[in-house]
Amino acid sequence: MGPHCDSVPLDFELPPLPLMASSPDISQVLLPIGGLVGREIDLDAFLQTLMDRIAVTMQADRGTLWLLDPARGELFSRAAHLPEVSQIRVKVGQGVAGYVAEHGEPVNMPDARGESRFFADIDRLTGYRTTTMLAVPLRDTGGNIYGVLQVLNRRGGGRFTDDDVERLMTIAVQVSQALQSTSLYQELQRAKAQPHAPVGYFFNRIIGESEPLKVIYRLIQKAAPTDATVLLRGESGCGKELFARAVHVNGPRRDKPFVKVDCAALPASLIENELFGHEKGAFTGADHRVPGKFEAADGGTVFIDEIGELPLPVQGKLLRVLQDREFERVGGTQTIKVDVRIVAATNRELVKMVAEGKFREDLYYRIKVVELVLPPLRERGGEDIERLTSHFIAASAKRHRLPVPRLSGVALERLKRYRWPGNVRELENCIESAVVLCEGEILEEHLPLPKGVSAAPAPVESGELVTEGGTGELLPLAEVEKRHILRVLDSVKGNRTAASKVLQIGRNTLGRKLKEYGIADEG
Ligand SMILES: Nc1ncnc2c1ncn2[C@@H]1O[C@H](COP(=O)(O)OP(=O)(O)OP(=O)(O)O)[C@@H](O)[C@H]1O
Repeated sequence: MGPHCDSVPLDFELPPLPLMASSPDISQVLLPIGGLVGREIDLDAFLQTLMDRIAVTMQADRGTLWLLDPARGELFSRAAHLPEVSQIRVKVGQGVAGYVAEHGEPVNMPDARGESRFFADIDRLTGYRTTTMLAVPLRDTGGNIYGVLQVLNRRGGGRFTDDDVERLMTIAVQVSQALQSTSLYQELQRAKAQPHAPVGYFFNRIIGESEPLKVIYRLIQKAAPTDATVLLRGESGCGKELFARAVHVNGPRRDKPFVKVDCAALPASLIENELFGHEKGAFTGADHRVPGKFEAADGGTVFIDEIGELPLPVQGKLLRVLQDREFERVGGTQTIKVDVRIVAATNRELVKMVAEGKFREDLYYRIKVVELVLPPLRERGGEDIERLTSHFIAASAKRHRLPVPRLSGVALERLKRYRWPGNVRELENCIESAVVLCEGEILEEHLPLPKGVSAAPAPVESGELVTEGGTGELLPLAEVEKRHILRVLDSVKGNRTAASKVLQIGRNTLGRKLKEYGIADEG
């Protein structure tokens, strides 16, 4: 699971498990689940908790939930202890889970070594060693099999007993009821109606259920399975990279690399090298041939962040990649062919840049085949802010090994009213700081937000106008911004990460602005 999924948001905090001896009480595990599903916030976190609970109840080392992708006749794993991208797929009929999905009967495998149905490739893929396994089918209310519930390696040695089989069957009935009210099940049903749509979309690291976000999810579901170039637009910190990854992992290239190139973080002179690599001797100090990101991503996706920063000559080279899927390394003559999908992001007005001659028009039209405009956080409504807040509270508490604090009603209201110019990144930083500073409860005073925040645009703090020292001349906004940024950077001794936190803008945005001011990049 991704980094966001290894923690359970506040709302999912389950009552502590009773210590279980030989006969665990299933109701203790599953009763709380029904109530949780209706409030599904982060499905991955929910499934992870569910599977952890089942593993503990069954005295197993781990549990896996397999779901059936009817379009492909495959099972795909959810909530296994695996990184998100390494989702495993097996054909129906393949391995123990595949057998259970095909025949609809439980399998109790006492020893992996003597079991012909055991599919050892999965262990090879995960590096895990399976000894014993118990798997039962998941059926919906119509009796149709839509998945398999599986537990591995009974604790304390020995095989799973007949009682265990009964117990897991009972659990499967309850899990099935619970899952049928989740979006995951609805997705499986939709896939049945449209047999060519792949299922198993991963949006669960992305938190948010508001309407503007649902529009984006739908567009990604349509665009991801194709090879279309996607342009993500949106303010800094609103999740462009997260959505770019969603495009990748929901498409056919999901098992291939996702390679990011951040144009704002690189000096213009290095961007070409970074993307296309160079030949030995291409420039002083180029003593080896170095492949670029396009070669590294072959078969996968290249995510070009802050594409508006791309120098004009490199724009031409990128256009050729988009048109003909080929390029030459810097200093090279050999034409290299690549098979990559391109996803780009920007928080600049590319149309304006085209009008100003700073961005090639032909490239602009090539990259915006599918254009996704991500909503700023303030347009996503209070409920999304609340969901994200719960998630970040739990994640920060875990990261800093602190107890999960409560959030006061007044503090929550304040968070909902604030305008979030730095979007989700700003909220994330704000919550992390509050979690570290509070004692048990996050109160309004712990939130590092400007005072007097209201639904209206942030008020000017003091009545004074910013003027040119000495002359009293009023300064243009850009100049005020520049001076403020440089002052902040100075106060944190040039540390850009710290400065971007204080300024509540993305590090990329800061890098871009500094570049505009003619300040060279670090390192
Ligand atoms: N919907 C979301 N759910 C959970 N986390 C989110 C969401 N959106 C953004 N984040 C988190 O907010 C932070 C900023 O997101 P990200 O880097 O994707 O933004 P960005 O738009 O690419 O920013 P920039 O333009 O400054 O590069 C990351 O830590 C990301 O994980």
